[in-house]
Amino acid sequence: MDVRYGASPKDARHYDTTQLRDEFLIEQVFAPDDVTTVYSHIDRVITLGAMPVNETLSLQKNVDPEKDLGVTYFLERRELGIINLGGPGKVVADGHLHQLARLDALYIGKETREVLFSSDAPANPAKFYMTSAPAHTKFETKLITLEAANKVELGSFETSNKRIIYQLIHPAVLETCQLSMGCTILDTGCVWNSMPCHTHERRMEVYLYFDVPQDNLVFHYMGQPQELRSIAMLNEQAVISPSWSVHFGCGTSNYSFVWAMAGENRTFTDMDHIKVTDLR
Ligand SMILES: O=C[C@H](O)[C@@H](O)CC(=O)C(=O)O
Ligand SMILES: [Zn+2]
Repeated sequence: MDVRYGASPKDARHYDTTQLRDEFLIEQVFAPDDVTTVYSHIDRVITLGAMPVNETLSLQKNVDPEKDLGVTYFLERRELGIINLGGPGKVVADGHLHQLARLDALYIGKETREVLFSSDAPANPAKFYMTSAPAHTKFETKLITLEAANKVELGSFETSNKRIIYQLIHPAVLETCQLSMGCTILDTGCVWNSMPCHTHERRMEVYLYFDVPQDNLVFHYMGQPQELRSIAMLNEQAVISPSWSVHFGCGTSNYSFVWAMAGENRTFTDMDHIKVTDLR
């Protein structure tokens, strides 16, 4: 398992490009018939990607629960959020079948022993992007379709940041312990995400950029507001944002991203907003 440790902002400001990428970037989330797993010590959030093509894959494919998590199965003391970024697919949680179209989400509660993934058609494989956080209690497993998401429209064409935020795993939609998850879709010609930007010392966040057209990229900005660094990101790459870091980006085209948060609270609007002209 790929393990990332917490980083102090006092150290991170000295990182060169390679070290910045090694600490925070997840270069490959989806691999055919495999499950990628990255364990971050920041709020102990695990980021996973499952891409079943011809096989049925298990959440635990590359995890040894006893050695890696000190438990007997993955979700013994954890909850899981899933968003499907690929073709139609199935998630079977303790024998219950959930059908996920593209951009549908599934929340799986603590104490679910077995989670299996498969695609409806190998030619158009599902891509299950997932985040898991430690959980203290068991909440109901629930499918949230894109239509059922809480929708928030933000930004404008004038500032190149017109976008819709689909809050899928969010307090307005269902109960979870720590997890929030959703996706944000930028309008055609709009390139700035999460702008004006913010931090939230109370929560960490992971962004995964998707629908970045070929030969394009997103410059993801991180760091303390007066110590900005950028990471050049390709389609379907993810980046870990510590609580002290801003997280926003500018693409060479419009694109979408999944955001996932865990930490002290689930209050989406609990943000420390930063004046754009104060950034350095
Ligand atoms: O804390 C909230 C997260 O950073 C994102 O949900 C922000 C976002 O999707 C956006 O403004 O476009
Ligand atoms: Zn945020």
